[in-house]
This record gives sequence, structure tokens and C-alpha cells, in this order.
Amino acid sequence: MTGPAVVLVGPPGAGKTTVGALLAERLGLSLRDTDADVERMAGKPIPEIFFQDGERRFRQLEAEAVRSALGGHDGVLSLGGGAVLDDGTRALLSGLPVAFLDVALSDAVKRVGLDAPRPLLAVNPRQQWRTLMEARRPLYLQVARAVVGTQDRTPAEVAAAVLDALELRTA
Ligand SMILES: Nc1ncnc2c1ncn2[C@@H]1O[C@H](COP(=O)(O)OP(=O)(O)OP(=O)(O)O)[C@@H](O)[C@H]1O
Ligand SMILES: O=C(O)C1=C[C@@H](O)[C@@H](O)[C@H](O)C1
Ligand SMILES: [Mg+2]
Repeated sequence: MTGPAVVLVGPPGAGKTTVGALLAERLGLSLRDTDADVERMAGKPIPEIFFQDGERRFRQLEAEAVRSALGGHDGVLSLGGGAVLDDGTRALLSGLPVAFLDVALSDAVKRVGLDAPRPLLAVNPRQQWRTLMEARRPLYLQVARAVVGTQDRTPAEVAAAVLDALELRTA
């Protein structure tokens, strides 16, 4: 076990899950997404974990999912948007090939409006997203080996930029 080939971090709507899938395809590796791992561990969708058990419980499960994935996955790893809030997770990410997918507020809000429900953005998503990002930007930057902008780039272009920035070879 050599550890993940690439780890994606960034706020909701940055494209971690979407770009992670493309990277996995291009690298010929499997994709693991800690949001999916947490849902499997809890046996229910993320919004239900938040509403029934609280964000604190969600963060505990998330930290556990990240620890387990970092120790047991050689492929592409997409982290939940708030995973970097955990001190232990940031310490584990140190020295790994981590790419921070950056996105502007206007694009992120457009993108997250499109699909899965995100409990933290359920009410006043613009303001909530801005507040989240103010608190988290320094944390994303702290763990990132590469910062990759997603503005005016398709998911395929973002994936190519990640490969380039981290100097990863495709299969
Ligand atoms: N570069 C891009 N350009 C346009 N749309 C995009 C781009 N990247 C992702 N999207 C779209 O934005 C939405 C959110 O993407 P995705 O679920 O991959 O984000 P995420 O970073 O995994 O969010 P979360 O932290 O909530 O899991 C999806 O509908 C996806 O198709
Ligand atoms: O930014 C966040 O805190 C979150 C992002 C999603 O990936 C999920 O992990 C969950 O909806 C919380
Ligand atoms: Mg995702």
C-alpha cells in the first residue's frame, strides 16, 4: 500500500467528486469519496446524518472515513468539503499529493444548486458558502501541494490541470 495517488480537497461545488471520477479513469485507478464512505458507515444519506445525529457526529464519522481511506487506498481520493476542518485529518494529509480545487462563489452556488442536497447550504446558500469559504480557505491552502482553479474550465480540463500540477503520469 503506497497511499493515494491524488487527494482532492475544496468547497462544495468545486468538483471533487466529478473531477475525481475523471482522474481515476485517466490514471487507471479506482476512486474513493469519503462522503460515500460516511453514508455507508452510517447506513443513511448525509442530510439525514446531519439532521438526525448532528454535524458533530458527521465530522467524527468523516474523520474516521478519511483515516481509513488514507491508510487503505492507492487510487484517487475525493474528500468531503469540510474534511480539512479536522486537525488530525490535516496532519495526515501533510506531505501527500493534495490538490485544492478552487472555485468562485458565483460558480459554486450555480453548481451546488444543480444536484444533491447539501445540509450546510440548505438555507441562504450564497451567504453560507461565503462564510464556509472564509473559514476554510486557509485550511485548504495549508494542506494543498497544488491549487487548481476550476473557473471557465470543464471537469475534463480541471482533471488535466491536476495531473499537470502534481506531475502525475496517466495510464
Ligand atoms: N468545472 C466544472 N464546470 C461546470 N460544472 C461543474 C464543474 N465541476 C463540477 N461541476 C458540476 O457541479 C456540481 C457539483 O460537483 P461535485 O459534486 O463534483 O462537487 P463536490 O466538490 O464533490 O461537492 P461536495 O463537497 O458537496 O461533495 C455537479 O453537478 C457537477 O457536474
Ligand atoms: O462542506 C461541507 O461541510 C460538506 C460538504 C459535502 O462534501 C459533505 O461532506 C457534507 O455535505 C458537508
Ligand atoms: Mg463530492
